[in-house]
Amino acid sequence: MTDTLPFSGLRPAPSSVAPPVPGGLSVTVSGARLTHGGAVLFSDLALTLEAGRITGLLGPSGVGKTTLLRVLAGLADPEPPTRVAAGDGLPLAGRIAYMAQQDLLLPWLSVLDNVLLGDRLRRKKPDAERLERAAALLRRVGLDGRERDRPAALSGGQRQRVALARTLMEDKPLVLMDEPFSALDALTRLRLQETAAETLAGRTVLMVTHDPLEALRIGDRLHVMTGRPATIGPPLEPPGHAPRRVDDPALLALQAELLRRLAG
Ligand SMILES: Nc1ncnc2c1ncn2[C@@H]1O[C@H](COP(=O)(O)OP(=O)(O)OP(=O)(O)O)[C@@H](O)[C@H]1O
Repeated sequence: MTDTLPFSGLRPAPSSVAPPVPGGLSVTVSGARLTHGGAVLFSDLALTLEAGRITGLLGPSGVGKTTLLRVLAGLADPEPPTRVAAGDGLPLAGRIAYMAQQDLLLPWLSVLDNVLLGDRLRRKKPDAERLERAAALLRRVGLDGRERDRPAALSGGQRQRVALARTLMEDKPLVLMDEPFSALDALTRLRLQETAAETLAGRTVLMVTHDPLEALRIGDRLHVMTGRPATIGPPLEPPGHAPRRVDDPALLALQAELLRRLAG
């Protein structure tokens, strides 16, 4: 397909991108413990997601990043004394949008209906405003004109973009994303990072990624998870606001630091 997405990664960050809004939802995981077949994946693990900020989580393959994301989403079975708590003291159920590593698109639904899947699951017929929002999100991820296609007619990267649009459509205060841009070519990846940073501004986000530069472009606080049982290191906070320039020298220096931390 021809991509018409704007890309400003080599120009100053657009002024329309507001700094993260305080007052969102903070979330804390503490005392997290999980074992698989007797092997302790992590024990007494703690992570705080600051309100209205994008937290990036990096770490070697198999260290337990997805498992921790699933603990936050309420999809895993951690052991005591694991605690996941929202800053406002209310349950997290119903307030989470989760974008898994697999796109999980329903093959019998059109692209547009996949983006609107949350409404369908809530047995809510989307009104004109929801339909327009879904169409607008598909435009933003570069898939206008593909609304009526079935997922089977899309490439892996296009399917991942539909999954991203569906996640953004959910409009939840806590957004959990597991390698959301992994299937994309380099330029589309940079464009979609900008779309995500702009659309997610003010939300509390945990994004798992293997790409240090991606984490630095759109993350506000970056943690590295290493070891078995896994531990999570102190946050690294890149300066400025997302989406940051790819050629920012400060980012390149921090990239080296992240790689050092990943190497243990
Ligand atoms: N349901 C399961 N049963 C047994 N072991 C599991 C299960 N799910 C995950 N694991 C194991 O737990 C470990 C952590 O898996 P996880 O998917 O959380 O890692 P990850 O850091 O997200 O890896 P990647 O970067 O490759 O996605 C791996 O060794 C994996 O094999």
